[in-house]
Amino acid sequence: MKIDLLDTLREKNPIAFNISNFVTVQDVANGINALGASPIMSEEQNEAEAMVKMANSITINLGAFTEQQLNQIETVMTFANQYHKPIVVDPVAVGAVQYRLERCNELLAQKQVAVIRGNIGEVAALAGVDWNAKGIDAGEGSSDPVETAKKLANKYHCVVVASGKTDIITNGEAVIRVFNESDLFKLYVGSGDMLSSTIGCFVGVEEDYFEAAQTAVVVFDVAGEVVAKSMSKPLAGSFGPQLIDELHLIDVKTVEKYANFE
Ligand SMILES: Nc1ncnc2c1ncn2[C@@H]1O[C@H](COP(=O)(O)OP(=O)(O)OP(=O)(O)O)[C@@H](O)[C@H]1O
Ligand SMILES: Cc1ncsc1CCO
Ligand SMILES: [Mg+2]
Repeated sequence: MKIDLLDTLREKNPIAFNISNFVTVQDVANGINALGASPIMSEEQNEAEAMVKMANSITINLGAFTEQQLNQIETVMTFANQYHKPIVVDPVAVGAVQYRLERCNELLAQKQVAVIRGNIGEVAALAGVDWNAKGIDAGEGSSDPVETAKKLANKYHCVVVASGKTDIITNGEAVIRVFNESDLFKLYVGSGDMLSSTIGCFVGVEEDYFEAAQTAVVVFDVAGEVVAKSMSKPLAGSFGPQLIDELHLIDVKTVEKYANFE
């Protein structure tokens, strides 16, 4: 695993164009800014081409889109493919809302993305695998998460990150599992969105998206684990800001020391 990519990210300070959702946009901007990227958000169709040309990567969060925003998302993805800029998609709640699943599958069928990052309920829905998702949460199911993630990666020829207690990263063949974790992630609603946008930062500096996604997951998970272990009162409300602080502080040595993957 290329943990050194964390230094590369900070040297390059990539412009990370994010189409976020209104719930977590500020955590995403502050989280990746603290990490060492330069976030920019936009919901305006008329500046889509300029945004894509300027950006090193695009992260598209489908957390709360309107019909108008969907048109902008489609335009942005078209330009991103045209200008060869990597796209990360976060398919929020596609396992729970049929409308979202259909729109997301349409986008993924028409455009090439670098990485899809969702919880296992979202990944299963896109892969067409049986699972009971619950709103924005993963929910429950008995299908094999690794086979499910691989199926989705092969369906859309991209890297898939299926997050959960164990995070699974696959390019459809090889699989890496990351075991770093904390229960506090589940209590802080911006965690998943921040993880997707962190992956967005790393694909902006590393052309091997499988490597980039691995580093992003390990850095993010170790940051959360380090914070949770250091808290005298491990509570949800203060976890978020401290996670942003740790994304600022974390270095390659710390990640190497605590990273737990195979
Ligand atoms: N059960 C769990 N125990 C520990 N860590 C978890 C657990 N589930 C998820 N995580 C961690 O939380 C982070 C976000 O992943 P998660 O699967 O919760 O995304 P999500 O469902 O999209 O979250 P969000 O509701 O914030 O959008 C990941 O870094 C993952 O490792
Ligand atoms: C709670 C919530 N609702 C739509 S998006 C979002 C944030 C998690 O993605
Ligand atoms: Mg989510």
